[in-house]
Amino acid sequence: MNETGKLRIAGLAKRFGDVVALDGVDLAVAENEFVSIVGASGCGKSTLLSLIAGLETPSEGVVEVSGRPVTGPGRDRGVVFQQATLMPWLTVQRNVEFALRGEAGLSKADRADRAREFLGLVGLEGFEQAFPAQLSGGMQQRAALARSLSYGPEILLMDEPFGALDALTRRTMQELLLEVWERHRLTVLLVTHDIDEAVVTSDRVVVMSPRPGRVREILDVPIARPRSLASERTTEFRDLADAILALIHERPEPRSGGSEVPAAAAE
Ligand SMILES: Nc1ncnc2c1ncn2[C@@H]1O[C@H](COP(=O)(O)OP(=O)(O)OP(=O)(O)O)[C@@H](O)[C@H]1O
Repeated sequence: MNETGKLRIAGLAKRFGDVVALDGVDLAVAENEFVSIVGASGCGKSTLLSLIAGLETPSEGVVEVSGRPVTGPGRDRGVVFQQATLMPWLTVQRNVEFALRGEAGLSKADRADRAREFLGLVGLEGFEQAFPAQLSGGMQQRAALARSLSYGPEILLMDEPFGALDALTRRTMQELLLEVWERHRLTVLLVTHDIDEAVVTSDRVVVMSPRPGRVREILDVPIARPRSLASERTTEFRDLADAILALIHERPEPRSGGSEVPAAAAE
């Protein structure tokens, strides 16, 4: 695996009828890199993640994971959405075990052990036998994260994973994500509206321009790791977050023959 080889996106476009959601997106993500995607509402962030997850098909271009073209969903990619999408009729433990059913060479007992291990990692020990409805939103997201990590995906795709949580729980989950990443070092792509969340977690932040969605700029986050939410109080952090915010709200340069809508027109 070369340095830029975990995920490669080239010339990616996605149209929904007349709506050009993405146009000419190029992006390379290295193994164990944490990359966030930010941009105005409707700029195509979720569409980009869905294309990588294989839930949507590109109109043009390619998505490759470890050199293999993405043709549909697969266990090499774990996905965490804003809503936890746990099966309500199964306990938390069974939800994780269910996701492990396709793992070759894992006995029932192995699946149970693996589920307990990952539920422990996200701080859910003691809640294995709870049903999703008995858990808070934050705990449900912990379970969803455990489920996605349990089968060892090569890339973790997260679409506003903490967007539905209250501010305090959101902060706790950001700390958890930082800790998990420090311990497991996997490749993560995080879509978020929260600039501070993007900066504190990421090695690079991709700023997208509004419709049609394109990569406007990619910024390095030169803040030392391991990080904690306390990193957000530094001047270096605040300056970078301010620069990203300015980029999101700045009107993009029109391309010749382009049809950009001003950022303010995005809802
Ligand atoms: N299935 C679909 N059918 C038609 N249009 C779609 C579909 N999915 C997305 N779009 C359109 O594509 C554009 C990009 O949508 P997308 O949800 O990817 O943006 P986003 O940046 O994730 O937005 P938000 O930040 O509000 O979640 C929008 O104009 C949206 O209306």
